[in-house]
Amino acid sequence: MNTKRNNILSGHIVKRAILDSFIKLNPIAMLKNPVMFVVETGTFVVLLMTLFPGYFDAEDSIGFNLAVFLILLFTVLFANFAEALAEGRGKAQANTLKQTKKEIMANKAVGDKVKNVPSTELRKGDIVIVSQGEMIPGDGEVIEGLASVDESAITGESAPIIKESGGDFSSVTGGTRVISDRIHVRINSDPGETFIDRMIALVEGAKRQKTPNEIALHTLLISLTIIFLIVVVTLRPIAAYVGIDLEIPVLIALLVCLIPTTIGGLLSAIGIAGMDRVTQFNVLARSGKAVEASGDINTMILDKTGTITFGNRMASDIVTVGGASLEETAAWAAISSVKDETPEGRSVLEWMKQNGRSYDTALGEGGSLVEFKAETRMSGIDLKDGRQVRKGAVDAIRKWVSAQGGAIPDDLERQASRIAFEGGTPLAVAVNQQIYGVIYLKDTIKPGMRERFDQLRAMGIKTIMCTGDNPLTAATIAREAGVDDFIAESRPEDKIAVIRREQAEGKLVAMTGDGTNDAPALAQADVGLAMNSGTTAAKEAANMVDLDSDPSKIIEVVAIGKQMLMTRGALTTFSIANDIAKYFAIIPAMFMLAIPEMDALNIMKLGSPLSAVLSALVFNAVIIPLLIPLAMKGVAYRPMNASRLLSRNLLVYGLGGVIAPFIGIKLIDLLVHVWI
Ligand SMILES: Nc1ncnc2c1ncn2[C@@H]1O[C@H](COP(=O)(O)OP(=O)(O)OP(=O)(O)O)[C@@H](O)[C@H]1O
Ligand SMILES: [K+]
Ligand SMILES: [Mg+2]
Repeated sequence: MNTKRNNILSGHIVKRAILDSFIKLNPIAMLKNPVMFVVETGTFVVLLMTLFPGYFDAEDSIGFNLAVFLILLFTVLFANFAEALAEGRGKAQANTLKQTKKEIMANKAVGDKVKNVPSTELRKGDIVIVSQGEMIPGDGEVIEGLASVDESAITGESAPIIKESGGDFSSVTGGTRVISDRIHVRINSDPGETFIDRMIALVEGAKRQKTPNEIALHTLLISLTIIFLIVVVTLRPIAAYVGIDLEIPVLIALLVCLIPTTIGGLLSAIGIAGMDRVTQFNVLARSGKAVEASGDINTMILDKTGTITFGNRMASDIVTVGGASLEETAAWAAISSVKDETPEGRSVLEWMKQNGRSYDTALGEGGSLVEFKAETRMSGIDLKDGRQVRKGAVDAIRKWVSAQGGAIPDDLERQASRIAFEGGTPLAVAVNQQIYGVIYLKDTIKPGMRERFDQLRAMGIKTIMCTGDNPLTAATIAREAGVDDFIAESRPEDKIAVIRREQAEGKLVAMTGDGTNDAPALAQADVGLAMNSGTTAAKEAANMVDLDSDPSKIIEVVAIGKQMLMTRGALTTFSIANDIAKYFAIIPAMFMLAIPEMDALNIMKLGSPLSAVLSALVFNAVIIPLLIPLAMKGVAYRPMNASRLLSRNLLVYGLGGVIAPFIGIKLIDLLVHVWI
């Protein structure tokens, strides 16, 4: 999806939203927004009274009733417009996506032949062959080969990405293009269930479900509406009892002013815009619930390599231990890496080249690879002659060597600690029972990490770095980056344990990951952000996917979630405060209409009772479109703790909400009073 979507409020979207505002008047659709449904019902009643005044004994007030009808109609239209506008961007985006979904011809492998079939005929499990220049016909996993793929159609990022079989970079997305080489892909989604399909459904908001917080707020709004409905309905007989005749349109105006129309009109726009803001960050959220949960996060689990650091850990030095020669130590380091395809492994060979060192390549090539695993924290090669060559985390190698009865060189600890103290990762190199030396892997902390963690702390979020690395390295990086806590030598299952522990304390937990072994933890976390470059398993388990595959983006996602919750809170406060203030305009006016002597109640010194009612109603209507930009953009967000935030918001939006109507209604009254 193209990130360049700044033409948000293009004329086209606005036009479409205006049209939709009328379509949304359909009362059945309106039922999902009870506050506005009440307003619409009132509008209809006043319309009847305007059209058939004789029937209602309302000939004298046709003009006034017509004005009330129009203002009420606009109140509903404005609310519809807010929602339609928020939906508009998603719809426009969905159209663009649909265009990328053109039918593609696929080379399907059938036995040892290749058949040309349209992509719509592909099913889960089919194997397709995609060559240079061709589009990948469906979502799947590379099972053979390596290719660079242009994913700009979905990520907006033009730099090609290497996709290869096995490991964490094997998943491909339909609609992206192979720009070099050739891959075999096993399709893993049926038509209509692809990534692009899901993305379209998502941005269209077709399946938008109310989030838990939204539901709670809805209940509150409905309760307030019912209470005010009862108040207003009982007001008439009570007034009649003391001889005051309250007009129905005035009572409807009162009701509409009292019920929370501002937030009722903007609520769904806030939710949609929040989702949209996440999408603009190139993050796909499975549901609004996920976005909202990210706003309530208390704990964030981050891994070190690739999230806090750049993750391109490079061999920068090799030191010897136990009196081994540098010659042989470097050679064994290289041999252990000949078949290790991880960046760490490749960097060892690169170091050899740059330092002009050679080793017995054939010896390594002849052996069989012992792949790096997060569980063993080692990698290496089993040579044909039976010797086992390993490199890996120092404690893992130490255990491995001890288990074979080997001795641990005295200077191993010192060398490893020195590297770890500097924030580097020491990898010990061993052959059978002998440890030869240590590889110094250097990694750099991403710039600005400390500021980000400071912000998170200010938001009241605890950060825990979980790393497979040793405690010393972990401590150094944790200190330099400014995370609150760290867990070293953690295996994948340890991450789940940390998440469960936090959740047991009633906390909401976020985490990022990309590997298949991250999948369980991603599923366990309340907010799991998977990298688009990651494995299918990780993406399926997570409730968000980052198209740019930037693990540190979880920080932004949480900020967006917080902003969405705050916007909703702020506008609710504003709306309710507002309604209270309207009391002072409309109640005195209502009684003054019946008993002119009650002029003393007119504390706002409004022109006339009728103009007071209309002014309050106009204010009530126009505040909705005036607040649309705020609802869509979100309130200005500064990280601070929850209670300070609450008091600040109460001050700004609560007090602001009380004062605004006094000024607004007074100004409108000055204008309206010219006519009546
Ligand atoms: N290619 C490799 N060969 C041998 N050992 C490795 C290799 N890559 C990493 N290690 C060792 O295994 C440990 C665990 O690696 P892993 O990638 O699981 O975690 P990590 O990258 O250190 O931490 P994080 O969880 O923050 O990504 C590393 O700290 C390192 O000591
Ligand atoms: K209102
Ligand atoms: Mg790692």
